[in-house]
Amino acid sequence: MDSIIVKGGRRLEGTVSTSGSKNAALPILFASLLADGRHEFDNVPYLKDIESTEQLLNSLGANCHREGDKFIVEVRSDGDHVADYDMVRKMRAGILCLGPLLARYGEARVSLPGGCAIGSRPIDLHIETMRRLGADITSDGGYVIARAQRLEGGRILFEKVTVGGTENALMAASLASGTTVIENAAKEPEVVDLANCLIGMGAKITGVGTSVITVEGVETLKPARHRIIPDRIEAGTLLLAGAITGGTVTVNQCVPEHLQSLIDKLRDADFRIDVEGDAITVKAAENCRAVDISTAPYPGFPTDLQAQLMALMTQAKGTSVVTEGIFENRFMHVQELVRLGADITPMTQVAVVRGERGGLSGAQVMATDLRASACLVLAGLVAEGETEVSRIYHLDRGYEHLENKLASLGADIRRVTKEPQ
Ligand SMILES: CC(=O)N[C@H]1[C@@H](OP(=O)(O)OP(=O)(O)OC[C@H]2O[C@@H](n3ccc(=O)[nH]c3=O)[C@H](O)[C@@H]2O)O[C@H](CO)[C@@H](O)[C@@H]1O
Ligand SMILES: C=C(OP(=O)(O)O)C(=O)O
Repeated sequence: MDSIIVKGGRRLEGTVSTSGSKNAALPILFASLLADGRHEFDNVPYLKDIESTEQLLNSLGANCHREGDKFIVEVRSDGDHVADYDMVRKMRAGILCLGPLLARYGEARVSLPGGCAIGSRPIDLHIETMRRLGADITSDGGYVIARAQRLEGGRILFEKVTVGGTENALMAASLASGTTVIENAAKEPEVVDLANCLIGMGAKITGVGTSVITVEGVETLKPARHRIIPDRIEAGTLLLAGAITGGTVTVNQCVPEHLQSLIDKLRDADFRIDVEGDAITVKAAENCRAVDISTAPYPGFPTDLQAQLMALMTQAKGTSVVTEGIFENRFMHVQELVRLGADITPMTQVAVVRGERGGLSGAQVMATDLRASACLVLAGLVAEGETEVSRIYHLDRGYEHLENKLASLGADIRRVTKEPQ
């Protein structure tokens, strides 16, 4: 099992590029199930979650492979419609095949994904969506079974904003008969990227990026040719890595507009942020000021950057209140930050961080989920001495060798593989 060992104390300096977005690539790869033929995607990141998606798509009868920079998905008309437990348990986003399989084959049997470290993560809104589109839904042996001769357009009003729910709705409604109106839809850039990919495949979608999306169903779609947007969460993590070390770091090949809430917070914390084209530069603050954050659906502050911003706040002057507004259990990193010497009081969905520059010292810590892993690596960059972050497989789900990108900016960081005992 791999760990990351980081020695704190080096200022990061330089320029680093952003990879393709995990959370855009996952639904887009599943959308390929909506049309037979050869789909071509660019900027698909090299991640564990992408490998898991590849395995799931292959198990459904598709053929995924890379040809140079391109990610190819070949879809056959006689594909399977059963998404196995062993495939879905590795990656919660596996539920995103429900809409495409049902719309395409009239039947989907998808394993229930179960909870995960950051919360229970129910899929009731995905299921309700398919019902609203006319599907008959049952469950059996840990699987959700959905059937419909042909889905029919309808009105879907989400009681809470759901990224995956909106994505499943978009994919299913694209091949339904008639018009679907999705209200209280998610506005995340990854939802917009999926919709743009579907539009390129021939779907009729309007209102993308607003909270009301309208989909006119079509009979068939054609294979996709699409470039995945840059990963705003990876870009934000790299900016926060620069910020926490008091260095000057430019993150390029990103979309600055997607990171406005983070840029605003960093400016409030007294960092200088310059934006030029597709690049954002963070420059050392004399003193990092404590800021409060509250995570919310886009364009609010992303929950996927909460843990990394908390690492920065351990170095700030003053007290910061961090409120997690999306998931009920996304403070697993707090106890590990405390092991490094941070002064944090966690309460239900609120954590109070009393920052102090240089207050951390290296220790062995354990990653519990993807962004918690990134948070601990960032904390290790400023902790005195050596920090070992174990269970780094969580990190590999969503970052393309983060340690290499940080090392290219001057971090003293390496990956070690330990034999299981
Ligand atoms: C692969 C992917 O894109 N993952 C992202 C996606 O996850 P995901 O799509 O799973 O997150 P959602 O937006 O659906 O979840 C938002 C909230 O709705 C709840 N909910 C969701 C579905 C449902 O059927 N019932 C229900 O109650 C969730 O438990 C959560 O409290 O958006 C999250 C919120 O921005 C991000 O943190 C994840 O990185
Ligand atoms: C929570 C995340 O992903 P997933 O929804 O795939 O678990 C994430 O990317 O931070």
